[in-house]
Amino acid sequence: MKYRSQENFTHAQADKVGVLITNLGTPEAPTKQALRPYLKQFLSDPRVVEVPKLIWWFVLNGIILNIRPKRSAHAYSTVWTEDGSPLLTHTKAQATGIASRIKLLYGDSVVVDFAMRYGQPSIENAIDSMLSGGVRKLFVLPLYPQYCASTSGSTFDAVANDFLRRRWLPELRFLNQYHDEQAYIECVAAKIKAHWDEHGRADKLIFSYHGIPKRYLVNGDPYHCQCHKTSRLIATYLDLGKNDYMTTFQSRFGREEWLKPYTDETLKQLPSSGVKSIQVVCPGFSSDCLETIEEIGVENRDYFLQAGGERYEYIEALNSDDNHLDMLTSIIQAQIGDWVTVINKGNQDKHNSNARAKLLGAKK
Ligand SMILES: C=CC1=C(C)c2cc3[nH]c(cc4nc(cc5[nH]c(cc1n2)c(C)c5CCC(=O)O)C(CCC(=O)O)=C4C)c(C)c3C=C
Ligand SMILES: [Fe+2]
Ligand SMILES: [Fe+2]
Repeated sequence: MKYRSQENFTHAQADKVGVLITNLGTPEAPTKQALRPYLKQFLSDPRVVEVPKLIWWFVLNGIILNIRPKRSAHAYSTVWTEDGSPLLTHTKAQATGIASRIKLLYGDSVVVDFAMRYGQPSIENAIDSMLSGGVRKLFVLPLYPQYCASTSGSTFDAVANDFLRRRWLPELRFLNQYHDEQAYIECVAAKIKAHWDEHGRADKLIFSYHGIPKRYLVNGDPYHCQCHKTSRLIATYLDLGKNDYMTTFQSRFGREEWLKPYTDETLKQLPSSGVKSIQVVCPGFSSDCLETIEEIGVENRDYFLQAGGERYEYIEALNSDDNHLDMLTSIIQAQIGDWVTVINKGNQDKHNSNARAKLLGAKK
């Protein structure tokens, strides 16, 4: 049979709404053996590497997969915890926190789950179990605040590919970005403000985002503009002047030009222009992961201090902060509100006013 049918279907099954939270994915273990299949799946995605298929097949299989797994495994081993990869642990905790908020609002009529674009738990398995549980309306929320074809676009591909093989499709909503959503801006600003309250300010605040090849911007990807807009809105919210902050791009891969200015080069150069203390925040990462903990927390710190910098602080990602989960729950409410009946209006009012009060409290 070409199309998969719905298993265990009974007419008595109640229709449900599904909320699928996704992130990039991470290897199963910090080892060369585990990195190889992860990197192979990730770097074979044409949304991530836009190079003619045949050429890329030889480069990937002949060179990259023979060198990179060992190097990446070493980097991952420095951030790995007892619970596994930080990205997986944070995403799991976010899904659990959001699920309990959603349950208070809507009871059992909404199912919340999470999945990864590459590796496990897969998007396909999550959709499978949601549909078997009676989900007929599905909202997919990739935890990428800024749209990029390589991330949000690719997540849509994974959902669409899964649907290609199914007979009974659910109704679908997909959020492709929330880079200028007021509640998101306020959350990141509150995180920075809390850091200032504890540690004081620095000469400059650096907003560092994951880079992409410059070619993708030239070909029309809105990612670069959305990163700059996020920085500008947070800076405005915090009353920062033009010289108080900078937007940079990290995590280059390969030899071609990526979005500039590069985070590492900027940090190596800043001390010579008189900037001796900096704070780095990464608003594009909803969870701390290899790229923030190791690359920003360790590698770039060394560059800055070795170049004559005196004080370097990394401001953590929003992870499972209450503010963050409240904000994501509000985004979900806005998307599924007309799909599902609020079972407890009191809880909804409480959720909205609590979330707002926490953020406003953080501003002053
Ligand atoms: C070929 C290149 C890559 C593009 C384009 C790219 C875009 C991109 N990535 C993220 C978010 C994350 N990337 C992470 C790791 C990571 N990224 C690449 C390559 C590209 N990313 C590689 C090869 C890796 C693996 C690590 C390594 O070997 O260096 C992660 C962390 C995952 C983890 O397990 O902790 C995240 C998150 C965004 C947002 C983005 C485009 C906007
Ligand atoms: Fe990446
Ligand atoms: Fe990196």
